[in-house]
Amino acid sequence: MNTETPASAAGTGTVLDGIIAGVREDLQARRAEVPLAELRARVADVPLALDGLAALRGGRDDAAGVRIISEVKRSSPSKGSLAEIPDPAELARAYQAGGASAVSVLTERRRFAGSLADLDAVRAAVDLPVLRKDFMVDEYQFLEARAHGADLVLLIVAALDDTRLRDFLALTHELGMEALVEAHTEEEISRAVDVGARIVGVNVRNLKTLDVDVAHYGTMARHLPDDVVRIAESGVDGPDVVADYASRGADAVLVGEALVRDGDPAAALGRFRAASRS
Ligand SMILES: O=P(O)(O)OC[C@@H](O)[C@@H](O)c1c[nH]c2ccccc12
Repeated sequence: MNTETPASAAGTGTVLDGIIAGVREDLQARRAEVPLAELRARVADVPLALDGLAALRGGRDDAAGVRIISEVKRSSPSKGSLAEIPDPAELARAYQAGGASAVSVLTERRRFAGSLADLDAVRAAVDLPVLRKDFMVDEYQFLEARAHGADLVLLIVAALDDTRLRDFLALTHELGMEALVEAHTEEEISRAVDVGARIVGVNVRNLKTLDVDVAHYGTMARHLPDDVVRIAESGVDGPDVVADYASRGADAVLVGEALVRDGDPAAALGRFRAASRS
């Protein structure tokens, strides 16, 4: 059964809008199962979030090499199926062994084959900060993230107006979490900074068209203020791209496909960080 909501159904035709339409449908189903009040009660019983900001800050000046956020991602709109990942906990442990500074977990179902069960498995497996990677468009999803032990969440500037961006950033902090605020353009970087983002990511993949250009990080890096933690996202196919991002001032690099497809992700991580050492 094709469970995907065609982008055209969202009315504006971009890939991002199509994904968000599906996210909203799936969210309503989960909300019927676990009402917001129950989720709030669960949040009260979860250990406090780990400090994701501290884990990612400083990579640009660290002789030990740039930080790596290692991602658990089975599939993507641009590439389809990437890896089965039957045991996300085992993959997360390999990431930790390889020196990852944080683990990102896709929880979006239709295009990334992710789930909250993946988040639970990774949370139980590592004592690193864990990022819930999803299309966060409703308060309920932030409570879900915390209730399932996430320390960080993703905020996609292109998916949110300034009011919601500001409100969701405040909610993230109220819950004790930190946000990776993701931009693609200079204008989106400016919006992220204006709402007070402490961690700003530049995704070299345009989520509206799926085009990927690793040179895009270098083009955008000069627009990143010195006092934010800078993340380069996507497009890593080997150590050279990690080294390039690091040379352009990234504190951390977010890597998915190259790691989930590698038979020895811990060793791959070791090569990535070695390549970035100043
Ligand atoms: O698989 P890659 O090219 O290494 O990319 C990882 C990560 O940057 C990418 O999965 C990502 C970045 N921002 C997102 C937002 C939604 C979904 C996915 C993403």
